[in-house]
Amino acid sequence: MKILSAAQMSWVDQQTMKDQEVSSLDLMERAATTVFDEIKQLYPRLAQYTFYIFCGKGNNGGDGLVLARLLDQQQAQVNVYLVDATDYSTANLANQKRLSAHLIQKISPDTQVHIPAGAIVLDCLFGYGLKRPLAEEWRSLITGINCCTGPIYAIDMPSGLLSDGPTAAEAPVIQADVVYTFQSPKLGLLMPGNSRWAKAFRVLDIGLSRSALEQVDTIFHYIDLALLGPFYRKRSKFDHKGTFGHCLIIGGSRGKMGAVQLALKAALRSGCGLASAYIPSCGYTSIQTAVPEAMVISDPEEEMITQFPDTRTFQSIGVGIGMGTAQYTIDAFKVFIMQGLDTALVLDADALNILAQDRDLWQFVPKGSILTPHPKELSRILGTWQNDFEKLEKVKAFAEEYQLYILIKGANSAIVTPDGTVYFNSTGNVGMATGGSGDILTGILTALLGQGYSSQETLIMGVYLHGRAADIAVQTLGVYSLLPSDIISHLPAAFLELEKQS
Ligand SMILES: NC(=O)C1=CN([C@@H]2O[C@H](COP(=O)(O)OP(=O)(O)OC[C@H]3O[C@@H](n4cnc5c(N)ncnc54)[C@H](OP(=O)(O)O)[C@@H]3O)[C@@H](O)[C@H]2O)[C@@H](O)CC1
Ligand SMILES: Nc1ncnc2c1ncn2[C@@H]1O[C@H](COP(=O)(O)OP(=O)(O)O)[C@@H](O)[C@H]1O
Ligand SMILES: [K+]
Repeated sequence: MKILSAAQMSWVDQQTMKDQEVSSLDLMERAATTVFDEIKQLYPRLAQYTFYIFCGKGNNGGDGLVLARLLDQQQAQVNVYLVDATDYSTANLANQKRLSAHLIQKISPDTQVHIPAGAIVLDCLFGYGLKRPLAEEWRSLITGINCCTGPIYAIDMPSGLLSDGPTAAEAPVIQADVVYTFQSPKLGLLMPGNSRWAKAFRVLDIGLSRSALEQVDTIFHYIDLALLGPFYRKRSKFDHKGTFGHCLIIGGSRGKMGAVQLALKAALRSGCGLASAYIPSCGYTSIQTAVPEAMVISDPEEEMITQFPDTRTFQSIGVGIGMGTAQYTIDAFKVFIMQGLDTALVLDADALNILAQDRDLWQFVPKGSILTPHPKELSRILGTWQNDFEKLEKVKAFAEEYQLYILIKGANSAIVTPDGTVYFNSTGNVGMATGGSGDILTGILTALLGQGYSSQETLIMGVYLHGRAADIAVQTLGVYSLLPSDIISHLPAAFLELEKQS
């Protein structure tokens, strides 16, 4: 799914009116009705609820006015607060007239509101039409709304949040529990720094012109199952273990052998033909016992890796998890990386930490390699950033300079390719915030790369399935109790979904 900018949304909006011969009023009715349907599902007995609907002067406000009419028709208690203006959009004005006048109260940006307990707030002050940060005068209204005790649903965007650029941390912005955004996720909803304003979002299909959506060119994409379908490879009857690659996980140190175990299991659950580990010898028995399907080669040293194996017979190599940064390990890793390998690697954890300490090493990392840093590891590589948009630019520049694929891990993990394309993940949940989740991803990615998927395909598919397995798992286990190993045991269900739709 494409992620569109405000300008692109507006263009698609105009094209839709032409292609489908509908008016802006028709589109607004359609958009607001999709939100109404969502709300009705959440609150089937609408007549028992009170809604506070805050409307601006543009089309976002217009959506709110339609919603107010639809809710009023279902006997919900509706209070509409409309910002007083002289330049309402045409569709906004038309919908003011369609609503009983007694439901509307005019307010100004600095009105102080008090929302009673139990009321539901619909924020329709500004959508993607917000062009600049909100001025200070809006603070009292926005703060009053944010103080409500009930849920806040924002229409298209939380008001005050810019769709395509950074929003200052101290800006007045609605803190939405859920954002119902139309047709395409907006960049502002995907940035981790904006999470207090957009706690969750749902993309609602409002039937905008397919051909217009296809024509829009963007570097930003949102990964869904449909994106994986075209490159997912079905297996054929005569395939054998040699077809699916031999993947090698290099990592582990005393006390951190579990990382390798998790990665191996995840690799085996992700279709690799053969899986091996290279580890310090203290882990030999535990890995052989815990993962009988895997093979183990051990370093002469007990506690840490002191030399790297000959990797020429492996189709893919994942390096760094649980590896530690003992001087012997650092030295051995440097020798390994400086030999100038010609296969793309999956580099995580301590492999990244070692590289981050010596910028001269990056030139030796094989082009097309995959880096999977969590935020701390990323800052060790790139230094600091002012906001998520700047972070993204820094990652893009780095990915291009060294021709690498970089995964910015977190909620909505972002894959950045060497040509500057960005894919945001749509799966995953907070249950994954437990040490070990990343090790599993390394296993999945190494297995997919070894099966011949390109680095880009590997990342799109691996990151999606990793999160999807966790999403399926929390349906029965919940986010508090989810263990990284539960992600592995739910990988089959995630792969089955993909198999079914391909
Ligand atoms: N795309 C679709 O498919 C569909 C989209 N739809 C809906 O339309 C919404 C977009 O509507 P929109 O373009 O009218 O913009 P909106 O967000 O209401 O705000 C614009 C107003 O805000 C003002 N303004 C801007 N910045 C400001 C600031 N800092 N401080 C103060 N004022 C500021 C600006 O005034 P100006 O600056 O131009 O004077 C203008 O008057 C979209 O989010 C969705 O909800 C659906 O109805 C149908 C299908
Ligand atoms: N709140 C969250 N929502 C979605 N995914 C998450 C969340 N927290 C963590 N994850 C995912 O879990 C993984 C954690 O990786 P990492 O921090 O490297 O873990 P570890 O090194 O402990 O195994 C990443 O893939 C990340 O995207
Ligand atoms: K809004």
